[in-house]
Amino acid sequence: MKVLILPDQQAAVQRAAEIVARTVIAKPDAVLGLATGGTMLPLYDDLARRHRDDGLSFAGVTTFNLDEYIGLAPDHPCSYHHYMRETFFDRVDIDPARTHLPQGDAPDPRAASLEYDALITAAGGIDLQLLGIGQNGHIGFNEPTASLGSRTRIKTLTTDTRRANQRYFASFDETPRYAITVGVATILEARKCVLLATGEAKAKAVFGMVEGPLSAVCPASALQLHPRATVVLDEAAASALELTDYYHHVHPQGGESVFD
Ligand SMILES: O=P(O)(O)OC[C@H]1O[C@](O)(CO)[C@@H](O)[C@@H]1O
Repeated sequence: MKVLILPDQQAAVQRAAEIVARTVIAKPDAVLGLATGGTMLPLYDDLARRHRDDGLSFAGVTTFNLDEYIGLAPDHPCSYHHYMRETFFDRVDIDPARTHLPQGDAPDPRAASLEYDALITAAGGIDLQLLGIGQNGHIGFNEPTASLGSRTRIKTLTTDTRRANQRYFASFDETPRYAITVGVATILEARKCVLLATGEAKAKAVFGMVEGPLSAVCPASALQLHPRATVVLDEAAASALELTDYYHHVHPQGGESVFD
């Protein structure tokens, strides 16, 4: 696991966006695994800006999002379908037919989950998987105790996650209880993973992911098994890490430490 510590949120977001941009430039028909959540908002802003100002094209790219709330139709304003259109898809030249998210309002969400997993495989697998991390260590909606061998399926959201996401809904009661999420094993099959975490609220989860034991209690720790996982942090998200000498520090004055 390569851990990059950037001086602040903006620098961390920029570095993660650079990794996505480089992947798309090197492979214009790349398959990207995409994430949602507050952390990703400035990253999609950055990518949309690179499209507008630098001509970064997503025309040949295929995308698969990690998750969607069960019960929300794609046009629901709190759905991740809506989030992705607003924050990214409608701002770049991506072909909507090549964008995929789990169908939250599928009549049979179990069957829809299996089909979604198979669709990722049929597309040739994910070249670059973008990830955020929940305060409880979840990736996608793989909540603590999620099997590290799991495939795309229905997960019950923890009260903590529902509280954290309540801000997007009218009330806690209206915050969905279930989601379809890509599984941990499906995530680990991506050829490369980039996890972005910013802010002090993520520090404990980041510690569990990077320095904690490999455990389903912190699903993000599964990235320890991935041969090409990069974790991009700002100083605040990195603040609980103890083995600081082992990481790749990017200093505000310029220059980087040699460890990575
Ligand atoms: O960036 P946030 O809003 O803290 O969310 C953290 C993670 O939780 C999720 O919302 C659940 O999938 C992810 O999309 C996100 O990466």
